[in-house]
Amino acid sequence: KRHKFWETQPVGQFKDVGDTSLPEGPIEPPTPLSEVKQEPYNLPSQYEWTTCDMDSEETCIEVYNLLKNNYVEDDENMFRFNYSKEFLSWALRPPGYYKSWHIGVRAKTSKKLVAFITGIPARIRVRDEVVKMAEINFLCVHKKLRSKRLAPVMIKEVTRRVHLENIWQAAYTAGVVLPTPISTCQYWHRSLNPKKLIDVGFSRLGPRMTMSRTIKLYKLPDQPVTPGFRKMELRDVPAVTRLLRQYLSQFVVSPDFDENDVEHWLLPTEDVVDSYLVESPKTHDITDFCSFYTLPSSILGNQNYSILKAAYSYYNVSTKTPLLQLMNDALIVAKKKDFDVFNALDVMHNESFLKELKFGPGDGQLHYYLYNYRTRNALRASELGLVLL
Ligand SMILES: COc1cccc(CC(=N)NC(=O)c2cccnc2OC2CCNCC2)c1
Repeated sequence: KRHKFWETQPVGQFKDVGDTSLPEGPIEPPTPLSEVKQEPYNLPSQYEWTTCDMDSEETCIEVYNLLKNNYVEDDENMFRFNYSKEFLSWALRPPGYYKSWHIGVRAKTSKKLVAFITGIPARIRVRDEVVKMAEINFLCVHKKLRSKRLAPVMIKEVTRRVHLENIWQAAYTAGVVLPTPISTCQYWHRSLNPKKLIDVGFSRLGPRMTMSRTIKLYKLPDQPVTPGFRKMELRDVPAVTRLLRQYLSQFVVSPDFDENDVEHWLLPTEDVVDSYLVESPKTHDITDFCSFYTLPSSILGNQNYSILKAAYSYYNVSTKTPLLQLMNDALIVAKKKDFDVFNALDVMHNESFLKELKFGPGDGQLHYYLYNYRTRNALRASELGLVLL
């Protein structure tokens, strides 16, 4: 398939797949900052660049509404991600973030926000190399402006602004195949509210299954079963950081989190991210950790419901409690918090619990990409220790 834009970019090209003579690492060297384009790329004349100040409630609302009405839908166009304002503010303002990487496009006359793309700084380890990268996310062009080739110029502009901060690599995911995935994951769903999921068309009643039998199949205990299972608190940040760094070191690609990162990304934030840990009642050591983020979806065209409450598996660490039991406790607390479904990718060790905890395979895949960084070969999903929002 012709990728007119991506064939011009420093990314693994399909023609190079399998060429083991190409070394793992950056594809192009950094450019001297004086040679980085100083002015923004040209937009079609009726549009202008804008930097979205996510500290401003008004701008957060504009970004929220653009994504709510124009961001990613499932393959059957029945659901659309509905990231909350609080989630977006959290997702875009981690330690060391750059306002200039929160990029919008406005119509010059109406000043309406019609497109968006973001980057946040992250230290990502690839095997033994820790690389400063930008995590690119929330690329969204208004439905009425599709096929105007706006996406390539937005990608070039965020790349330019990342280069200005002397960062030369990026990480991103997409539901579509572009040159060239470093890994491809399968997503899985665990029903928590099967009646609603069937009513809205997210799930279908199994063959030879009644509704009451289905409700019973997915029933969960009222409380977690693991002794010492509790919400994470600020005082746990040092221990959770140690536990997580040790656990993530086994994967080929993973974030290189420090305590500031852990405090931002994993301390519970209502309606944004939930995290729990197991504190051994005997030794008071922190032995296990699980977390999930809140990403509702709008339900497009259902009489009874308008929002699907979905939890997305984030980072989980098991050293004493079996991962199966830890994740079942995560399902129990997610159900208690009234989530309808718990989603997970088959990354890290997730494959070991998906089927047993009654996850069903989703109807799509999520591809992971690195910009200006070649990996020796494609990775198995289980070699990925990176979860993007
Ligand atoms: C249920 O509502 C949906 C609304 C829009 C799209 C999809 C399907 C889909 N594309 N799902 C995922 O990409 C996905 C499935 C499981 C776990 N994480 C995921 O994506 C995350 C990570 C990438 N950025 C979006 C959220 C579902």
